[in-house]
Formats: sequence, C-alpha cells, structure tokens
Amino acid sequence: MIEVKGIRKKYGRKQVLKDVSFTAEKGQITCLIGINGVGKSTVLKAIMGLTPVAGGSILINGQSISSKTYEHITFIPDTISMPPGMTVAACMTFMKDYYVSWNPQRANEMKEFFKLNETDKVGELSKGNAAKLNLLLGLALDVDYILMDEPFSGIDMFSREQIASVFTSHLIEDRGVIVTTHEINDIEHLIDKVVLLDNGIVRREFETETVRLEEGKSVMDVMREVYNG
Ligand SMILES: Nc1ncnc2c1ncn2[C@@H]1O[C@H](COP(=O)(O)OP(=O)(O)OP(=O)(O)O)[C@@H](O)[C@H]1O
Repeated sequence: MIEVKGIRKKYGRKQVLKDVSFTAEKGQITCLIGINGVGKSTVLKAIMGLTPVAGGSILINGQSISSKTYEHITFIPDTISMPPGMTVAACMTFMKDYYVSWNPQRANEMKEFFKLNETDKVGELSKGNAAKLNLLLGLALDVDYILMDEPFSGIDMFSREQIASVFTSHLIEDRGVIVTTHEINDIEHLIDKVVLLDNGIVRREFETETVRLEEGKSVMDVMREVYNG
C-alpha cells in the first residue's frame, strides 16, 4: 500500500499542499482528480521522492522512500523524457540496460498492441504515439506501483481509448496504479478509488463502487457536489 499522511508543500510563498492524506492499494486504480494547478503532479513527485515535502510522511509497503523504493515503483510523467533523436527500439534497449525490472516480453507485447514502429524517432512521433511509448516504457517495468501523470492529456479519442483499454488488461495485472487527471470522462469506468484534491487538501476519498451502490452516484455526481458546494 502507498500511504500519504499529512504532506505539505510550498513553492516559494505559495502553499500548494496544505494537508494531503490518502492511501492507494495494490490491485486498485486510484485516481487523483483536481483542476489544473491544484498540485496533482506535485503529489506524485513527492511519492517518488523527486520533490521534498515540508511535513507529513509517505510510506510504500510500510517503508519510507529510499533508493530501494525504486524497485517497487515507477513514475510515468506527462511528457516523454527520452531524447528526440532516439528510436523506439533504442529507448527500449536503454530501459533494458538500465533497469533490472525491465520485462522485455511485456514491452514487446505493448509495442505490438500500440502498433509502434521500432525505427521511428521519439521527436517524430505523433502526440498519441509519444504518449503510448511513454506508457510502454513505464508499464514494462515489473514493479508493484505505477504512478501516471495525465496519460490522456492532449491526445485524440482513438489513442485515449487504446490507452484506457490497457488499464483493464493483464498489462496492469494486480499492480497498484495512481493516475492523475482533470478530465474524468475517459477513465470513470476504469477506476476503483477517487481522491478529490482541492485547495491543498483532500476534499473526499471514496471507492467508486461503494458510492455507486450505496448512494447511487457516479464520480461526476460526487465531483459536482464537492466542487459546487
Ligand atoms: N517547480 C515549481 N516551482 C514553482 N511553482 C511550481 C513548481 N511546480 C509546480 N508549481 C506550482 O504549483 C502548483 C501545483 O502544480 P502541479 O503541477 O502539481 O499541479 P497539477 O494539479 O498537476 O496541474 P496540471 O493539472 O496543470 O498538471 C501550480 O500552481 C504550479 O504553478
């Protein structure tokens, strides 16, 4: 389990996270939702230990963040970080050489599924294909938890559908996923848990199925209640 307990973060004088607590379980897709600039990416970076936080704590499988954490978790940012001159094949080779957790079989399966061409260069990929390659490079690592920052951002409907189908496939298996979005429509039907972030705090944390069964509400219904007051 990932446990985020009371984290705080300031950029200069701006208090972005005031008191953020939530949990994300293995085997579940947890969606961190909030409007632009609310601090979703900051939360993911904090979990990865990529940005320091001023207070609170973060535990991954009961352990604080350390170099060992990276054997259990990966972060897929919202833009691809590979150099533009590298081919798809070269990116995959780089990952294989760099990470012991690289799973070449899963990587090849995703390359076929997304119909990515090995000889295409990163800088020449369409936005949709760059997003797919980015996802491939993260999901091909055999880790327990995957953090994805806005995987649907700025790409066409067909690419979004293809990426969404990965969430329900064996490529995710029983791993834990935290995905951020400000656009719930694409993934409402895929997610197990929602964490609504607003004004530096978690306004509500709920299981989608429980809210649907017990209150007869969709994620959108709850979002309207919370954000419209
Ligand atoms: N390195 C930084 N230095 C200063 N301010 C920053 C930095 N990174 C983020 N911020 C600010 O912190 C706030 C939260 O940013 P963050 O990227 O975490 O939000 P977000 O919810 O992920 O936004 P989006 O949906 O647009 O990706 C924003 O106001 C942003 O401008």
